[in-house]
Amino acid sequence: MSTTGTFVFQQPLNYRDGARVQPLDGGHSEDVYEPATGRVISKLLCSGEKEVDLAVQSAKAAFKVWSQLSGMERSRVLLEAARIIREQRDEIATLETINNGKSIFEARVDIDISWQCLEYYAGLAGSLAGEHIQLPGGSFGYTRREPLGVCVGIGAWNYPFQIACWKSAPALACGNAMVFKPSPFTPISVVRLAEIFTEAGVPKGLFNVVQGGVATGQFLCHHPDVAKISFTGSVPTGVKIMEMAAKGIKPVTLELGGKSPLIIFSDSVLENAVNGALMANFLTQGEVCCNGTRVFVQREILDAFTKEVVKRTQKIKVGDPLLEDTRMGALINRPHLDRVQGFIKQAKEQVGKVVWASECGGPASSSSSSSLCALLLGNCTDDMTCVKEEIFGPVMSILPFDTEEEVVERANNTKFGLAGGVFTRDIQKAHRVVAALKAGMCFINNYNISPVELPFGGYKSSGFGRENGRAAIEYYSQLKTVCVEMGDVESVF
Ligand SMILES: NC(=O)C1=CN([C@@H]2O[C@H](COP(=O)(O)OP(=O)(O)OC[C@H]3O[C@@H](n4cnc5c(N)ncnc54)[C@H](O)[C@@H]3O)[C@@H](O)[C@H]2O)C=CC1
Ligand SMILES: C[N+](C)(C)CCCC(=O)O
Repeated sequence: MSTTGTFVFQQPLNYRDGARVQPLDGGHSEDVYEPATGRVISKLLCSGEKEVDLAVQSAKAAFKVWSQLSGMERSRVLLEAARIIREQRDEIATLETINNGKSIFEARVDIDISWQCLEYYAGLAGSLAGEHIQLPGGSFGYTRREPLGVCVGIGAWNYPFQIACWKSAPALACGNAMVFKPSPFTPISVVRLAEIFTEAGVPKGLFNVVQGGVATGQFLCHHPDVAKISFTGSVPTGVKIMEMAAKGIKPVTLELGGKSPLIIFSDSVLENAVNGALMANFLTQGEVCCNGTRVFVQREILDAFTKEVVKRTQKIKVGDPLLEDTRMGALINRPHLDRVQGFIKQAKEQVGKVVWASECGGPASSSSSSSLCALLLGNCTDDMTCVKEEIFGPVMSILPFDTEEEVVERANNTKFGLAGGVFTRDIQKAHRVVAALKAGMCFINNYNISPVELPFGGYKSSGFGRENGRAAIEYYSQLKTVCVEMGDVESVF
């Protein structure tokens, strides 16, 4: 059995032209941590402008080859990559757990979703097509669905490998190349994905990885040979990405934060609703953008729901994320833990009553584990900070409500619009309520499952563009219209 505290990664973390490389310039180094122990497991060398340019040029060369292949040819390579990921599932999940802090149980699920995403887009690649349109006199037009070129992917730290797959799978299926920059907190697993793509047979340079933080991201976004930027991260960074993209007229996909509502009506199957609320709040220690952190519970079942959710939360096993029975590991790092604890402190002052909180975990010392137990806040009101701001930690706010009309209005009263959920046995009410929710990803009688066949993305400040499903194809391709004249040219001059 593996435990934390034993791994170090010494290989270079950039990937270019089919190999791991040290960056040519930049060179500013940052420590990479194992969240569960606070140990330094690697050194990250941030890429400078020259390295970013080399990565983009190498991707551009690979794009020339890859974009000429048929969809079926690309499909075969992507299927092989999916197969290798499936084969190496446990090893990749272990890397993810060590570098992110989430439980190994969950990391394996993330890796499964990752290879499923590649399989799904491999399946679509062969059927990407334009249309034929008849015009007068035997003339006609047709459309070609063409790739964009070199796409940039910039990722957050909560689902490092999965985010890279959600971006690269549709990008590559459409015939693009990609340069990916993971979060500097979680640089490890994405390099493995780059190696797998090479092993599967993509042209060298088709998927390159540059490591670094803000400056490296900016070099990527400003690069004139980059055709598109797909970003997952916070709202303030999303704004900056859009500004940079605007300068180069580059399309963007923005997957940003959220503060999603989960509405539990009194006619729900209570056990399902409780399970749904746990799924909506405590995956990856609560560091999930689409979490349903505002749990609205109809007053008739408030006590029964609260009692049950407390009981279940108390049983969550928090600890060493590499142990098989652990279900909640460590938050990403000490500053983030401090931030989450700041929200909790403020919430305790504002709410007056914490329904249940354990003081277990917590940082043993400043350099060690960032574990925190799940926390439930009852008696919450809409004006509290913990109800308005994204905490990105294991904190569920419970808000009583009385009527459908009232709850829909309160649920929508937020700048975010990533997700939402409804639990009820009344099918008309379920569909009526999700239709009224201003959110891109809605769940009825479940929460936070991730079928890759379904488009995922936000409304309002949670961003735009979609990942997964057929919809993502629109965001990684462009339409060329060809108008064909079969007769003589009549000029108006
Ligand atoms: N909607 C979605 O799918 C998801 C959204 N998120 C959101 O992400 C946030 C947490 O992730 P963080 O990594 O802390 O977000 P962040 O916005 O700080 O960083 C995200 C990425 O952007 C890069 N970056 C930062 N500043 C940049 C700049 N000026 N130019 C170019 N790149 C830059 C970072 O190095 C990192 O790779 C939360 O708000 C969460 O809600 C996280 C996961 C999924
Ligand atoms: C996989 N899922 C649905 C739990 C979260 C995906 C969005 C994210 O990256 O936070």
